Amino acid sequence: MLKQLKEQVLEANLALPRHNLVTFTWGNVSAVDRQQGLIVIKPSGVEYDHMGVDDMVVVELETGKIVEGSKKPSSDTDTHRVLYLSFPQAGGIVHTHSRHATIWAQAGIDIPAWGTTHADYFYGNIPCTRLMTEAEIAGRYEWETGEVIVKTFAERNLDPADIPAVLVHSHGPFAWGKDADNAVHNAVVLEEIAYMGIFSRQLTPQLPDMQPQLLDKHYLRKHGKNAYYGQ
Ligand SMILES: O=C(CO)[C@@H](O)[C@H](O)COP(=O)(O)O
Repeated sequence: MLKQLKEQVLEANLALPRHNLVTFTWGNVSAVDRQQGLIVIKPSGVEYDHMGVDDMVVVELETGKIVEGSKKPSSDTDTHRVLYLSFPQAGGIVHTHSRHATIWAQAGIDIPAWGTTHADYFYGNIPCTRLMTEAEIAGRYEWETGEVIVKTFAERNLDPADIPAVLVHSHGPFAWGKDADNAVHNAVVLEEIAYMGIFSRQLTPQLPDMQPQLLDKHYLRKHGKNAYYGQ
C-alpha cells in the first residue's frame, strides 16, 4: 500500500516539470494514507531528474515525525499536514511557484471565475489569502501558512471540495484533489486560468465575472455539489 502511494507521489512530482509548473525544485506533491495516518511527500531540494521512489519521505500526519526515508521532507510539509487535517476529502496536495498563478499571489488578488475553463474545475474565485502577520511569519511559518489558508476558506465560507486551490499572498499556489495525480491536474488548470486571466483582464480591464448560471451549469454538471472528491 505505502509502496504504491510512494510510486503515485513520485509520478505526480515528475509531472510538475513535464507540465512546466516548476523551475529548479520549486514545487512539491504529497499524498495521504488516512488509515495509517501517514503522508508521503517529495524530498526537499532534490532535482526531479534524480528523484526515485526510495527518495520519497514518509511522515506521520499528526506529528510530522519522519517514519521512513533518508532525506529531509519538503520544506512545505507542515503546510500539507495542516491542509490534510483540515480538509478531510483531500487525498493529494500540490504546491508550486508556477509563474502565472504566482503573479496573482504576489499581487494579492483572487482569480475571478471568468470562463468555463475555470468553471469546470472551481466553483467560484480562486481565493488569495491575506498577508501573514509578523507573528505568523516568525512562528512555525509553514504550519501558519496552512492555518491562514484554512482561515481564508472558513472566513469566506468557501468549500475546499468545490474550490480545490488557493493563492498564498506573496508566496504562491496550493492545489489539492482526491489523489496526487488529481491534485496535479488541478494545479495545471489553475496555472492555465491564471495565464489566461492576466491577458483577459488586459483586454478588458473592467472584465465582469461570468454569469452565475453559466458557472453553475458547468461546475454542477461536472461535479454536482460537493461531488468533487467522489469521482
Ligand atoms: O515555497 C517554497 C520556497 O519558498 C518551496 O516550495 C520550495 O520552492 C520547494 O521546497 P522543497 O519542496 O524542495 O523543500
